[in-house]
Amino acid sequence: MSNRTLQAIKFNKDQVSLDILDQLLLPYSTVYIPIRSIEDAYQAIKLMQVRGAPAIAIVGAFAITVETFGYVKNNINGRITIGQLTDKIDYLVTSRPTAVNLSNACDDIKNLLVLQFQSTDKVSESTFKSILDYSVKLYEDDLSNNFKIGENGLKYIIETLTSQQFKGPFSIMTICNTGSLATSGHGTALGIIRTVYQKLSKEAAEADGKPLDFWLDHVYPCETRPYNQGAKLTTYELNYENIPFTLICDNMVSSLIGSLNDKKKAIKQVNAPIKFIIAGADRIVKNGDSANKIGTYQLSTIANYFNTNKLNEGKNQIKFIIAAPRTTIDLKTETGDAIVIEERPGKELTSLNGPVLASNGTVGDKLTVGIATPGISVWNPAFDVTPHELIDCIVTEDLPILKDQLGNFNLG
Ligand SMILES: CSC[C@@H](O)[C@@H](O)C(=O)COP(=O)(O)O
Repeated sequence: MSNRTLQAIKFNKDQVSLDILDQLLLPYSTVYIPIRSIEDAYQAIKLMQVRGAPAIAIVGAFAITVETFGYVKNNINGRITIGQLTDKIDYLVTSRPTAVNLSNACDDIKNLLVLQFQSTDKVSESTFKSILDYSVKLYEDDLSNNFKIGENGLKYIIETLTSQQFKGPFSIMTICNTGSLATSGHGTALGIIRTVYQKLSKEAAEADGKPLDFWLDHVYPCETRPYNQGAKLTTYELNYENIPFTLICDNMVSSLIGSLNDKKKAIKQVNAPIKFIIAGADRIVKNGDSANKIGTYQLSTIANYFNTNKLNEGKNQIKFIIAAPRTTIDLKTETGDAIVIEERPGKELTSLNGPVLASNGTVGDKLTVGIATPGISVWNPAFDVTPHELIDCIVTEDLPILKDQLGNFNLG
């Protein structure tokens, strides 16, 4: 595996060029593909060569920048109207409907176009410059906000474990991929895991020379069927960062939590109970209901079941955390019922895609393998909505947000 990298998006400001890491080929091959237009971005987002709510918004914004630059460079800007560019932006938003980040970014850019429209109805060089500045800021803000999310998540975890008087090693479970590959870098849910591991692990304690009351021992990424972002991308990131982890299938969650809670049944000689399940979000609406990768709702119900059920005997409470930047918050939508859930082609469920792997580790041609009866009925929603009642904390760049005494999140 050569040229390993966690940089999903490469934007060259001087040349105004955009390349994205083709995430369909990870973790086996590291290949960047150029995005030269809004149409290229539409296709790459729809095919999921780039995915993750913040990353698709950033790629969308940079693609609009690149396309507008093309008009200026080829001297056709004066012939392209603001209305034509707006139509292309509206088309881009339809590539994937659930994540609000892309439509938020496109709305912001359209607002810049409305301002331009007051002086001319044609795309101008200053149109390009204002879109460029916006997109670069979107990227840079996302990166710095991810680090703040990491710190805020760490704070919440320390406060929670301290108030529970918890001692010893603990584990965190996560789903999908919410790391550097899904963002401008560091990540949201996986960003918290990174920050926690950097500051609250045995290794960190040894480097610091200070003993810890509790420490992150292990991470359990769920495979995340049907697209396997957990198996392919999150393991790639955890491996890259040397964070100890064990991959599990989505249907092993309850069994794993139960086994780790039962001190007699250590998993691989480690007995570090799951204390936190941390997921990202594609859209968090006003009441806190959160859309995220299909399977997230299931994790939240399992966490809550273990918390309220005798199985846990009141010990090892599992907090369910949603981590996301404020660009993922949609205050215009009141409840999760109104969130449009993208449905993906059934073939993503009925077949597996990947390269042929030789026993010596050589990566061969891509292959599609059928794993279901041909021609059957398939339901393949890409996301589900976790009701706010099942979420303990929403970690943003501003604060870890907790529910008030009435059980409501105040996200405004
Ligand atoms: C920081 S990424 C947050 C979410 O976008 C992530 O959890 C997720 O659900 C991604 O889904 P995907 O279908 O891979 O785009």
